[in-house]
Amino acid sequence: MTDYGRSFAAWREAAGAWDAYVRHPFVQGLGDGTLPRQGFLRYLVQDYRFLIHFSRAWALGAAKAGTLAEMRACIATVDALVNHEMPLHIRICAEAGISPEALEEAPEAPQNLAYTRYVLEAGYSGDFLDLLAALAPCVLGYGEIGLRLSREGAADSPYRDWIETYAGEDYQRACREVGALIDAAVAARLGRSPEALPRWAELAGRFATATRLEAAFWNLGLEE
Ligand SMILES: Cc1ncc(CO)c(N)n1
Repeated sequence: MTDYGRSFAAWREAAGAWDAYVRHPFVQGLGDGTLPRQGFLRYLVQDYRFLIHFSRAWALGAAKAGTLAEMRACIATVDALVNHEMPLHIRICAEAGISPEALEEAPEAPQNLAYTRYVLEAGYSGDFLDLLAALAPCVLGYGEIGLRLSREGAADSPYRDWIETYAGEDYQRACREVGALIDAAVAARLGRSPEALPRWAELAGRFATATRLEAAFWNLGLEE
């Protein structure tokens, strides 16, 4: 199993929709290669817009951070998203004839609006932990999916490029760092035994809601 820290392990276990997210039919289709290309591209165009808001949310994390170490971790994630993950989207879309301009102009789908604004709102109205709990399923779920599909997916899936981006060492290291950031941020604010606190249940609730929104996001790539 992937080890992205203790908070993630507990929140993941408590999130009812975790399997619906990481074993969604869209994900299975990426792994076995049966996902129609059009659906994948529809997802990718929306995901480009998603990543813009997601990067804003991590930048908000830098503003909400309590220490220089927390600030650095947030900024490293913004860098990974903006400079490493988004170029993949731009390249795959360009290869499929979708220009950077078309990516910029694509209207945002309701699932995308719901998810990204939920995460940003968690950061605006909550504190650093609220924001991290809402961000965690996105980062770490893709890490888990990437690793599983890399091992179990079809060797000739046309989505190998996508899979290996998330299974790759750069992304996996980022996941371990985010997991460690969350555990350290929780310990600094809630102490060594946070599980019994009402605050812990709130954070687990944020994680579970973001997980449901992730599962709904995949549907963008399946609807006609
Ligand atoms: C919807 C979504 N969640 C997570 C990631 C991983 O960064 C992504 N690219 N898109």
